[in-house]
Amino acid sequence: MVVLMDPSEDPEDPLRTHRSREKTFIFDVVFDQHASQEDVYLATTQQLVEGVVSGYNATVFAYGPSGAGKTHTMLGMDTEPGIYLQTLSGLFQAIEETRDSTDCSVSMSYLEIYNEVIRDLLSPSSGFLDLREDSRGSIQIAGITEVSTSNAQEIMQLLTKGNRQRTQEPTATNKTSSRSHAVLQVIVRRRGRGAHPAEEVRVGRLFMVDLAGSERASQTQNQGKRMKEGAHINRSLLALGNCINALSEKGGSRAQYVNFRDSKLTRLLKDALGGNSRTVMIAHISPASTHFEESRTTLLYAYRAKNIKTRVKRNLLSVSCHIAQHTDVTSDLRGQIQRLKAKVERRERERRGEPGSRDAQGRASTPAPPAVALPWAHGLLLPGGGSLLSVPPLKSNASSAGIRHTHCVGQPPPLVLLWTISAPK
Ligand SMILES: Nc1ncnc2c1ncn2[C@@H]1O[C@H](COP(=O)(O)OP(=O)(O)OP(=O)(O)O)[C@@H](O)[C@H]1O
Repeated sequence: MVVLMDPSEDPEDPLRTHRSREKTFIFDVVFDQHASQEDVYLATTQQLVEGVVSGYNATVFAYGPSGAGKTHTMLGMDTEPGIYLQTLSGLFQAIEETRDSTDCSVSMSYLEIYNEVIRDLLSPSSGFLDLREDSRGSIQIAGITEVSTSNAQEIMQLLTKGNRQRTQEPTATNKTSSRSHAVLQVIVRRRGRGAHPAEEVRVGRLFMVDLAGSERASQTQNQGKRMKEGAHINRSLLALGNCINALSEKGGSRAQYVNFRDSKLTRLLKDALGGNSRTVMIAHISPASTHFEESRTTLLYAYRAKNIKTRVKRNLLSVSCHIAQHTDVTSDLRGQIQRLKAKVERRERERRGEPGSRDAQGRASTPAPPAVALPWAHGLLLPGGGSLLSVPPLKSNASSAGIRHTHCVGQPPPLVLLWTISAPK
């Protein structure tokens, strides 16, 4: 339980006793100033790990005003690592426990949304990236770098590298303020061992999001570029808040349309907020009285987010459909080989001068020649395989002419062959 007391309230004032702005909020867990990073991990994200390895989507995001401790919770410090490292360690440990029966591969990507554009933090030179919806309605980031990894330390090294590219600037409220939303995506693909064609791959996606902090321009004293960044940050967080409001009313009497398309952040978090994902929201507030308004709005959004229901389902990618495609291709190729073999055989027979030879289906491929051939055109097959063909001048409808049959007249075969071509009518 969190009790938010209004610092401007005077308990002695009898006129305001019934107009108190004091508010009580109840959450699944609340951490005070004594909670360690491990306490936060164990009570929040640890429960998501098992699901991701089993093919479910999960999201954990840090929300709250600037300077309230979001980056501290997610990234932490070397001595006190945050959610990222602890979750990744838990994930690789869970994968290790399934090693005997399954094969797992893990890949990651890291991006930031800065001023409403998406940048790949692992490959900043690749420009701005686009969000696309795939055939199953889940959001994909087109062209993002996906790096395969085999342990948590490797991901952390990539994260540190990516964080150097992340937009961070000092503001009046936080000297290392994150000016962008950072999204770490980890994908776990797990496949059972064995060559059964109906085998399935389980694909679990884990998003870990460190949001930029909501801010009041007056408090941050931002101007120029910082102010523009602040406006973009607030706009996307407002869109997030609107989605949370609309989703929390869903199914209720005040149900509203949920506009995910209002910002890149809400489009990216669409599944996390109202779709196929198990989601944990870690809201941050400052105990400072000067932060009363921010704390109030943060607690309100977090409280409403509790009402949101997501519908999780395991992501199964059927390998059998790929195998079916391969089987089709293989049988096509087999048929083609058969036809080519028959053709080669036929040619061989023809070369040896075996008239009336039959193809693989038993059809007569070279009908027996007439007793007396009346050649209209003739050619000479050379020993090297080439041929010389002499054709009398053709009439205009010569295209209807075609090779009818071939027969050997010379001695010794197969050096000389006479080609008989029907004359154009
Ligand atoms: N629980 C905590 N224990 C110790 N230090 C903390 C804690 N929470 C935050 N801090 C410190 O407070 C400062 C601000 O925190 P942090 O940068 O995490 O805030 P933030 O919410 O990410 O801010 P912004 O939105 O501006 O990026 C940092 O120096 C951080 O180390």
